Amino acid sequence: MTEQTNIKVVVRVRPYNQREREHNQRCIIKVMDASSLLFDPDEDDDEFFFQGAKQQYRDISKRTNKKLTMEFDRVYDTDHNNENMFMECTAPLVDAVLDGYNCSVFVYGATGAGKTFTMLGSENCPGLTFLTMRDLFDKIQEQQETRKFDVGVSYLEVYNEQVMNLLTKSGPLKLREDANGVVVSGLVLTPIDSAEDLLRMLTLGNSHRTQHPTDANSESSRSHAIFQVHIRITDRKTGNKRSVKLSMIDLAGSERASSTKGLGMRFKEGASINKSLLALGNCINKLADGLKHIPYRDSNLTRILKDSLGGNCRTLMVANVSMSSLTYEDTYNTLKYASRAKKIRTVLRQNVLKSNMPKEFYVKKVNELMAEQDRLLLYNKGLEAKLAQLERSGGSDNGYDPQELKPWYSKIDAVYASVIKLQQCVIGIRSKVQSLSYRQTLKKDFEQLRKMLTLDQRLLQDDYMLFTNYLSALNVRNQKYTDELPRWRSKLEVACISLKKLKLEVKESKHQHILNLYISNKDLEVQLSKQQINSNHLTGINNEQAENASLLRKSLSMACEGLHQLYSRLEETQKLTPEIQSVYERLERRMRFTEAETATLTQDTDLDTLLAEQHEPEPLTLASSSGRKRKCDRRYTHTVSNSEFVLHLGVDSFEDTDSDSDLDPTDDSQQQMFKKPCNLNVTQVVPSNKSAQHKALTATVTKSRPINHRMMSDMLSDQNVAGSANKEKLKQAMLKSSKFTTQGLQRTCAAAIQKENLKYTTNCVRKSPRALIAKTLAGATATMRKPISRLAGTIGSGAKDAPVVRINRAASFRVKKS
Ligand SMILES: Nc1ncnc2c1ncn2[C@@H]1O[C@H](COP(=O)(O)OP(=O)(O)OP(=O)(O)O)[C@@H](O)[C@H]1O
Repeated sequence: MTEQTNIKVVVRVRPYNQREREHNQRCIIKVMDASSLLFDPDEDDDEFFFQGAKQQYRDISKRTNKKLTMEFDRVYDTDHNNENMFMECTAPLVDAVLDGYNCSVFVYGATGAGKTFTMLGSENCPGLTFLTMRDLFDKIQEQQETRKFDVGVSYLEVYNEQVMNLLTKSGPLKLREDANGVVVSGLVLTPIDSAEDLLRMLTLGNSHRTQHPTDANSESSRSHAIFQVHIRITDRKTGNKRSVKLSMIDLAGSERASSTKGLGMRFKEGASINKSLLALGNCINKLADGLKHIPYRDSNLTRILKDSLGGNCRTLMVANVSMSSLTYEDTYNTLKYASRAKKIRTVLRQNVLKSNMPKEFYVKKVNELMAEQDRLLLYNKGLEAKLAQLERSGGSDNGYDPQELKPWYSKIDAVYASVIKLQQCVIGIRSKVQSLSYRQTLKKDFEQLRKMLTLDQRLLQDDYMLFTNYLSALNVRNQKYTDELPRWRSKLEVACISLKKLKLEVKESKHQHILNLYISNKDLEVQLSKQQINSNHLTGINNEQAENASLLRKSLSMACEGLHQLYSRLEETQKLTPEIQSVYERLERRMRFTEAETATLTQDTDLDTLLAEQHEPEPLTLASSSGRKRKCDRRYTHTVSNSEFVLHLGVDSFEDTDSDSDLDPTDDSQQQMFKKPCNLNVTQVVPSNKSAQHKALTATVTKSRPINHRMMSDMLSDQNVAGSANKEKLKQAMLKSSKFTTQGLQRTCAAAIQKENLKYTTNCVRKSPRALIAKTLAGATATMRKPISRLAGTIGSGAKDAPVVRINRAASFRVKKS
């Protein structure tokens, strides 16, 4: 059972095309399981050689791979076809449409990523539109007796913000708003009676679509195509009418303008495409956040789709990507767009995993599964209680006769027992296959290392025999399970069909209310058992990994010890060659503590922030120095705690480590997080004239919160303040400032200084804090010693003989190079 959300996001990875195969490129997407992928994984084929032998580890001078694990509702690897996607993604939408929900399917991605292939397909492999429509017509036929359906279609194109009718090749059409929402002026629906009619319409419309060749695709679609089926459903019995809409939207390519090498018209085209995609993304994000105001009016695309997004509309977004590194940026952007669209996560999935995943992935999965299992158990208990209550009041209140229900219960129990058992077999077998393959991979990896190490050729051969025997035994077992799998799968399918039939019978029965509850309970049992197997599977893999890691750790530490002794001996006897020295140094470098490891700390910080956000909506009260209570909002509290963090660590905890250039400039939250000052990594002597100082001041001290944290941290650094007592005093003074604005800081510093020099009055501090600081510092007061005068330089002293030096920020900031 999945949590119901109206937006479902799936990713489809397409295989390499001719161009990609010809280039020296690598695979940047590894599909890990049915719902997650690893973007930019480590390269398997990244070779370097040691003493003529190929090593398994890659060159350390290379850029670190992102290795981002991303989760979606579903991830389709290259071996899935349109039919699979239809079954899982759009067939349920057809049912929803006939139940009265508007539904929309979007395909999103860079040019050539496979959007049109997914949506329209080819003659031999029809796309989602055709398959979905055929299913829709089949279901309409089935329901003709009870309901009447009037079906009409429209096929629109939004090109450069102009709306054209693809069926009549006319336009541009105007959009206007009336009581029913946004209406396309002059649009007449074309009635259709069959899926074949519809296919004809699609072909006609496609022939009118705006296409231009780009570098990435010779038949690139440069417009958004919106195919909509409008259905009016009339209940033959009651005469009730209802109108619904199914929209299939093939969006234009989302690539960066530079990648299409567009100039003139093409550039305008690209800009317009990006504008509307951005508007669509914003609408989807806001809907996912449950916000009230949705900016539909930002583009014609979102205006037309107003009633096909949000509300009671079910939305499916298919993000198409290529697995080739040639499309690295576009793929990354598409995945980010898709994951932002999917802020509300569904949790429950059937996972049988592929091997070679990072350990954290398994740990995370196990935790997720366990949490989900707890939730299901709780829900199950609730249902059981409800059922018991219904049964108790059965005879009297609800007219249920427990005797009549008993045979139903036995029947349901029997069918479910068989489903659960078969499910255990199928998932269990798949788990076994995966685990065995994984073990093989680990063993092979280890054997490689052993081969490199062993000197005695005979021993090596003997061991190799043992190893190959072991591998072939694993292979035999693996094959046995693989062969078994189809048989159990078909048994499970049969059991599922019986279950479906049983559910239909229950629907017809007079006890359907109570029986449906019972069935929900049983469904949960199925899910729970599935969770249990998945959880066991993941724990098994995790243990295997831990065992292997321990073996590797022990071996590596012995190897390091031996190597070190050898190196020292060679050095002493002056037999150390430059080659050996270089290899030793490379190994040392590889084993150094890396920035990637530091990044995991940053992730923890993110998590902590998230946890804090979950907890404290209410304003907190802090005691001010005068004993008065002061209300402050969460931001304030955050500021204080984080500044302390900065104080203790003396590092730039607010800096992003990696991908700032990839950040979406439209994402406010990101901007807040990562806004940083420019030109701060240089030490300069600033000219002492006032305007130049002012510039220095604006460059150094901006109003952004993180910068002020840093500023405060800098102010309190050992360079500036000697002695912990002084540091503490100044820190306390600064913390009293509710906002660390430039002026606020000047004032609080001035006040701190004044405290030590009583000849300055409060008024004097308030009126001219800068001059006061300058004067005080020029006088080199007893308590705040020389280093603090640097502070005056930073803040912009006007005093003649005050040294004017900006703090060297390079020491404490890591500024991203663009
Ligand atoms: N899953 C897939 N399997 C096999 N071939 C595919 C797949 N997806 C796409 N292709 C092929 O890749 C090429 C480009 O695909 P397609 O035209 O669908 O891209 P697109 O995203 O619609 O591009 P544009 O936005 O430029 O129209 C086509 O030749 C198509 O046949």
